Amino acid sequence: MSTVYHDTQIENAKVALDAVGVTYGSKTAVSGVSLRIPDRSVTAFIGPSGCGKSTVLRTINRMNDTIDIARVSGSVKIDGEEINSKSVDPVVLRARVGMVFQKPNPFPKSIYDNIAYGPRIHGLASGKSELDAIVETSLKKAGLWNEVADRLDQPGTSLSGGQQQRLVIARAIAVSPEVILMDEPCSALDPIATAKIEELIDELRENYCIIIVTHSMAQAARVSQMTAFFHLGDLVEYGPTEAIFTNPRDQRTQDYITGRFG
Ligand SMILES: Nc1ncnc2c1ncn2[C@@H]1O[C@H](COP(=O)(O)OP(=O)(O)OP(=O)(O)O)[C@@H](O)[C@H]1O
Repeated sequence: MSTVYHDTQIENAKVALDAVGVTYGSKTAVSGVSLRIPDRSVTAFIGPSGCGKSTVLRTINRMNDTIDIARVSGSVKIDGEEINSKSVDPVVLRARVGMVFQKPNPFPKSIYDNIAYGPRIHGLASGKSELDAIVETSLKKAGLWNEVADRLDQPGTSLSGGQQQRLVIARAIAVSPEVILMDEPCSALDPIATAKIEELIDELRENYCIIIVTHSMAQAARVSQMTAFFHLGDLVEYGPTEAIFTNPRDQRTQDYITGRFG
């Protein structure tokens, strides 16, 4: 089924998907997904449960490689470079394309080491003071520094759920990503922690390309500039968030945003 695009010129897309399909064993989860995702903005993936939002998100940092039965076809480019090519190291790719999951997943390490881990393995700091600076900057960018500056040696798991999610975002930031993928990052959080993460997403978009999967249409409307609506493994409609929510062109989008299904 062809996608309805609003009249949007996206020049120099940060992320470009062309005819992307994913199967799990003999089951096709998504097919024919083509999308141009702009830099320095938030793009929301919305749609009913099981429509393939997370599957498409995972094609952008090759997380489907970690699922034995998953097969990805089509092309995914970041800055024009094919990420599925054999010459791309998925570990390096996943530093460029960070990911935040539904449940905060700090490492069983101190707050400091949660952030320092990535820069250490990628050799991004030449000494202790440089590493300290990366840890501080990353925590500041994630809006967590003031809350943890005096307890960096305590376990990451000792923080509240919302703080843990900001810790995980700081961990992603610490390796200087270009793209940050967020798979329902607020679904385990209370409204206050959710509001903080949404504020943070709004700040981060100045510097990163952010793609967020969300079940909450209100959240998509609040945080994103572009929205892609998926249904039964198809990308149905893609365009500026305001246009998708006020003037959807496909009946399925209209039905979903007015709460008729999903
Ligand atoms: N690891 C997997 N193994 C087998 N099938 C999978 C796997 N992950 C997803 N699927 C299937 O692929 C389809 C799309 O799933 P996906 O999780 O991408 O949808 P979603 O829109 O993100 O759903 P939700 O909103 O419920 O998280 C579903 O039918 C799902 O059952």
